[in-house]
Amino acid sequence: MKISFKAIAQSYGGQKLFEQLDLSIPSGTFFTLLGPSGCGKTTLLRMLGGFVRPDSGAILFGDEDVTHVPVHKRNVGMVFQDYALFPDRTVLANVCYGLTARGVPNAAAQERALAMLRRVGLADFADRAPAALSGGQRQRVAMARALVIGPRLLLLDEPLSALDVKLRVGLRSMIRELQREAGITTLFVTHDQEEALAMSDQIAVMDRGRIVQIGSPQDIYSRPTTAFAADFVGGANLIAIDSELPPDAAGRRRLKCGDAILLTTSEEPLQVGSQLAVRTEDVAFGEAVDAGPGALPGVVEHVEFRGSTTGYAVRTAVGVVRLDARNGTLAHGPVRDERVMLRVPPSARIVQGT
Ligand SMILES: Nc1ncnc2c1ncn2[C@@H]1O[C@H](COP(=O)(O)OP(=O)(O)OP(=O)(O)O)[C@@H](O)[C@H]1O
Repeated sequence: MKISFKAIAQSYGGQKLFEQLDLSIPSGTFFTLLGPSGCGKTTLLRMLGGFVRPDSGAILFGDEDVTHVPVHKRNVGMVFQDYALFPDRTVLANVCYGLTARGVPNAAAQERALAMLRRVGLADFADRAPAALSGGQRQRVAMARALVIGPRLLLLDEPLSALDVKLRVGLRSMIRELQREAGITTLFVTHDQEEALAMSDQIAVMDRGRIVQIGSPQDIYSRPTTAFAADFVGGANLIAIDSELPPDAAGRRRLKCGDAILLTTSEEPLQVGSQLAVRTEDVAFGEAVDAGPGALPGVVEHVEFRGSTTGYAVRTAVGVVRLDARNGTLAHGPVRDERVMLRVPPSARIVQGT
């Protein structure tokens, strides 16, 4: 089922959070709202759940306007960061709850709940209290409880944030599998870019109540359109652009950035405040004789060994440029205070200010 936000406006204490916000979530997709704390993602999720009513605008489930439909009539499954399980009921009773509340007879409810618990690998824990489960197990119960009712829409509000890193990685593939099996439209809210990239069909990057870019994880990562998206998702060097020069013989655009001339294949127009965004893993060390378009001389300011990669911060005429080099690809990496020549590849993107 397709979900639409239409011209949503919302203010808190005279402060506008959303102004004419439009957003469509295609049917069956795993759709993520990604943004820093306070950008409004939880508020949008809560509007779909029916916990927050927008000041104006409409929310549509398919063609049905649900803006004024109460929570319990929306048939939405929800999973929260803090699990929100009933502590005084067994795991099985927790999963049965939504079914019996909808009038499914006890025996049938128990059968469906057990099948769902089996699916999440917790059938043997059916008679336990939630307190006797680990955080990851509780979150699997919460998923089972949300899905067993066959909801029209699944809402996931930072469901992995309270778990440690290893558990999170395991659970995110399980959540994705369950979502695919059910074919259910899902809205996932997170501030964790790695989680968003790993799990989503589509990501909407949010900044202060606005959606700044929507696309597949690959799109958002490889072709950010704003400095905010480039930096928030994956981290990027942002280099100020002074002016554009005529293209080189290969048709690549040449940009004057301080004393350097950098190349880009990006087709974005140059505007006031445009910057060149280049991923830290795309910058490389070149030879001193490489001076010319794409080259950026500098001095190594900081070296950080990180296991599979080493991070460098290099002071250049256009500011500090960070780069991540895979260990093993450099015979011996540069050291602090060494003069180096950086290569900025033409895959660098022109991005607009915020
Ligand atoms: N009921 C409310 N009353 C007053 N202000 C609110 C209310 N709900 C949200 N806000 C404000 O709206 C803004 C967006 O909040 P929201 O919880 O949607 O952000 P978020 O992106 O989900 O952040 P977080 O990741 O911290 O939850 C914040 O500045 C918040 O203080």
